[in-house]
Amino acid sequence: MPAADGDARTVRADGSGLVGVASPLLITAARVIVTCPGRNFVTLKIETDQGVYGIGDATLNGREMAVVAYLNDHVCPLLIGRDARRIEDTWQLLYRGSYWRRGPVTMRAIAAVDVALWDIKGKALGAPLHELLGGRSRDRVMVYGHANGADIEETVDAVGRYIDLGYQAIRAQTGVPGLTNAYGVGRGEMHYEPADASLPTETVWDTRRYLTHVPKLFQRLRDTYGPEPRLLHDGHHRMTPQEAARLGKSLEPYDLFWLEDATPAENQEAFRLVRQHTTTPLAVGEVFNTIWDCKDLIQEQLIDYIRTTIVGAGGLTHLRRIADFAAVWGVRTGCHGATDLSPVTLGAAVHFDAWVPNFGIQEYMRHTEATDAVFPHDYRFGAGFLIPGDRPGHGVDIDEALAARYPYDPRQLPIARLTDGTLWNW
Ligand SMILES: O=C(O)[C@@H](O)[C@@H](O)[C@H](O)[C@H](O)CO
Ligand SMILES: [Mg+2]
Repeated sequence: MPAADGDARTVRADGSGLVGVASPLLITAARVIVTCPGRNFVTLKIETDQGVYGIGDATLNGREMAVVAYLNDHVCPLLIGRDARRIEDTWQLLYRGSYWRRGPVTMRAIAAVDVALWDIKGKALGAPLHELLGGRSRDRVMVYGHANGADIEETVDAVGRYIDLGYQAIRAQTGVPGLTNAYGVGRGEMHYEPADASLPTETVWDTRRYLTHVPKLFQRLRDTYGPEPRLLHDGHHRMTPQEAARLGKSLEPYDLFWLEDATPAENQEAFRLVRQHTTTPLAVGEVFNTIWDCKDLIQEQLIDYIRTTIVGAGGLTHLRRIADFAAVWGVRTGCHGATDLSPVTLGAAVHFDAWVPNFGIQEYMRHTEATDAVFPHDYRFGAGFLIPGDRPGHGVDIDEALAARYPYDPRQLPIARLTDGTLWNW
């Protein structure tokens, strides 16, 4: 009697054919792969008894090996023998079951498992992730790139190059006179990798100079390119609430798409002061890892965009919850997408972005060719947008043989000190 179509026994190499999986899909292996094609990435690969596998990103820039140990010693042993179809139960097991909840290491480990299981489910059902989430709300996903320069002129030129590439939204960061390496001013055109040394590079910061300089940049950008381009800026946690309010107010004439991380958001209430003084849209969240980090910011409408990510906030399972909560309060998504989030996260994010009804924008810092070779993927860039593929799952894979050629290379993020030596927010 031939197996009925869709029966688990009719599994094909890519996992398709398991439509309406009737039988368990048992996890047989969960392996952590560390690779460094120019920068470090941590990937989890989960394999099942029917040949379907999935991969998830667990990269935590500058603290990668903490997540590797958490996965290898405390998570992977729990997964063997579990039914890969039970994504929610696995998420709850890893979140509630650890007792010690939240935090960037824990939530990145959970995210890697979660995304790998969603990838398996998509492959098993022969469906791309955006179909599993509820189908496309848009055919393409608007992205923004990073334009930067050592001074205003260089930054203005860099923004022009992104416009020529078809970007409709561009983040602009510029050097500050008197400061050597201001945040966001990378070395090179398309790739900005801040984790640049095995021990933290020390930088010097002076908010007062910065506050008087940044408005001049956006004045020049509007004078040069007019009102159309969507311009963004990242304050990178460096201002006090009062300083953030001052900058937001001074940037109002230049109609920014958003001012990001204007002030550290551990104290969510700090944004009440900023919000009182400026209508410049505010974005926060790349360092958050659960809904609890942003619940007040969202329900008090203290922000306009939530930047939490699939890798940083416990995977698709939890990010969906944050996005749905944000939608209740008119807050839109603006997922973080720097180069230290691997193509696995970007691939899953493009599916999420294609579905999420309260979509805002997706950050897109291009990965290097070496990284893209290690992580073949089917998302595509075109004229300022990313387009998700339709391969089952999230559409990203890992070339393990190539990955093995790039061993881990310890790197840390810089630190910042104020001119009087005070350790500050980088
Ligand atoms: O918005 C951004 O892209 C930045 O805040 C990041 O590049 C951040 O500096 C890095 O992800 C830190 O690893
Ligand atoms: Mg940022």
